[in-house]
Amino acid sequence: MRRSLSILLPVIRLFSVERGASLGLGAGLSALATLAGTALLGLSGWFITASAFAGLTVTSAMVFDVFAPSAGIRLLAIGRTAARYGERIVTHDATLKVLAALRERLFRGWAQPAAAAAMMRRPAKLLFRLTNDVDALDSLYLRVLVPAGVAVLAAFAVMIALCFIDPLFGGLAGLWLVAICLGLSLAAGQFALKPGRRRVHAMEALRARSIDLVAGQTDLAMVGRLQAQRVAIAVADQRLAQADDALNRIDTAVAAGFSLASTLLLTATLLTVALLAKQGTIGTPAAAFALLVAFAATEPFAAMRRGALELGRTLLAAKRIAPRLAPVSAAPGIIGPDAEHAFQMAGVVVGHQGTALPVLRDLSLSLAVGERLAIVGPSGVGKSTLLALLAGEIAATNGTVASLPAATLTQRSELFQDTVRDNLRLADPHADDSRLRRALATAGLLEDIEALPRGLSSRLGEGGSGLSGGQSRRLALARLLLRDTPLWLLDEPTEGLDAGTARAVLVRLVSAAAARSLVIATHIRREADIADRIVLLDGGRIAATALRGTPEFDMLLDRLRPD
Ligand SMILES: Nc1ncnc2c1ncn2[C@@H]1O[C@H](COP(=O)(O)OP(=O)(O)OP(=O)(O)O)[C@@H](O)[C@H]1O
Repeated sequence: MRRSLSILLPVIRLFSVERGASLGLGAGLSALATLAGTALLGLSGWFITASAFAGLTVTSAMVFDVFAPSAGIRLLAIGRTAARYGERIVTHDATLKVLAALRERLFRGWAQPAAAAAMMRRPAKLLFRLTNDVDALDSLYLRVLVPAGVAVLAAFAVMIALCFIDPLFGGLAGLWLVAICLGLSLAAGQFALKPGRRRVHAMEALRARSIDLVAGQTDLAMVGRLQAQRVAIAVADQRLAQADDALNRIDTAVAAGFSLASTLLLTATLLTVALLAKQGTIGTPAAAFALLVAFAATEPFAAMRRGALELGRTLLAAKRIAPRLAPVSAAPGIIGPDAEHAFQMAGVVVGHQGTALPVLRDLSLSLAVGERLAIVGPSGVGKSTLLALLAGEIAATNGTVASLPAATLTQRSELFQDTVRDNLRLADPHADDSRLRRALATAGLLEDIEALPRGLSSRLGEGGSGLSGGQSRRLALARLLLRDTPLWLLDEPTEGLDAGTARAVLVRLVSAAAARSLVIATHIRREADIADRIVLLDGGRIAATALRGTPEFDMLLDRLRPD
């Protein structure tokens, strides 16, 4: 119990910081609606019985005040409806806003160097955090905290109401409600923890495996794993069904428990009020009032049932999300360089997870504003790693990095299942079609796109399928051209293009870059040839540097792959 609370505490804290007032108001309205409902039932019972008795003789009918109780009934009915309506609006609005704030915090956490890259290695996990886990947290407030608070308050109110009939009976009824009904809910939560967690794991496995089957059909068929994948899906599905079965059993048992608790309370109330009425301590209308109040008393506790059953899912979600709730420090991994430089790095050591040795070791390098730098070196030496470091995608384990904001063209042309226009607009959501066309023309792709029947509105398939490798590359390059950052990082920008197209693209790229600083990681001579300086990496360090116009520059160019 204490462990569960400590897991939930950071989430509850976030709820109260983000929307504490609205959530408190929502809980208050919910309590008002429940109390008004119970009071309405009690007062109606009293009124119907009292007016029936009053009608037995003309004298009593004449003196019986029908107006005050019927006005009370109307007030309670309208109050209950208004409170319920207000509660729905306030609580749902506040919950959705809290969840939105939570998603924003998660995004900020993942935007930290290395964190995003680590999550992208397991995209299904990322998806579940953002969807299932965040959604699961709405039950914490709507189905656990509010119903529990309201139920305890309602038990207290019922106790006071019944105390007017008989103090001892009222006290016992209040105790019974809290002990049995709260106890039942807590027991349900405890029993449902394990199956609830198992259900989440089974659901995630089922989704991830189904997506793998659909998205990786060809690969699975090629390696003869289609049948195995189908079996894996069936296993996950079976686990899900088992967890559902366990949860349904608990649900049925708790529903039966509530029903029994309610019936016992009602029976005890009936016997007590019958005895009191016989003794003449209370009248029949008061007896009807007590009976109906007792009848409504367990209802607020029944609302906790769903929250209790979902507790396992909620706790798991809170546990997985809580570490990301700490406010992200405003200082990013990369700070600004001095006014003359586009980037400055000193004594940098960078490694990747799972690699024994660092890729870059004690590397010091800087780039003047407006300078074009080519990074060359054998495959796997760390050229892309250097670009990722400058882009802030990974963090250095040692040393300092200071860089201007940069846009990167990575080796993978990251395109999405969307129109050409929207793929481009990722770089600048406000760019109009003429700006997009200019970028496409610079990247040498405008003619190809205009030849498509729907032009910029043509839809690409998953991962940008529908374009050739060279076209995808140029579309990714056009997108980079739309990024108005002072530093462009290009990883083999014309790889996969024929020599003629590549040269033309490079000429236009240099002119579009204007005064921007460029870093080009490359194996190809034509790409390094647009640089002012070439740096050769080897063994994680700089092995040679050459300025344009020197024989060393030409020697380094000669070592590269010709067009
Ligand atoms: N995400 C990663 N996780 C683990 N290791 C990685 C990762 N990315 C790169 N590496 C490793 O780091 C080293 C440097 O890789 P990097 O991609 O930076 O080299 P590169 O010089 O750009 O190579 P290429 O010329 O083939 O593109 C390689 O040994 C590579 O296997």
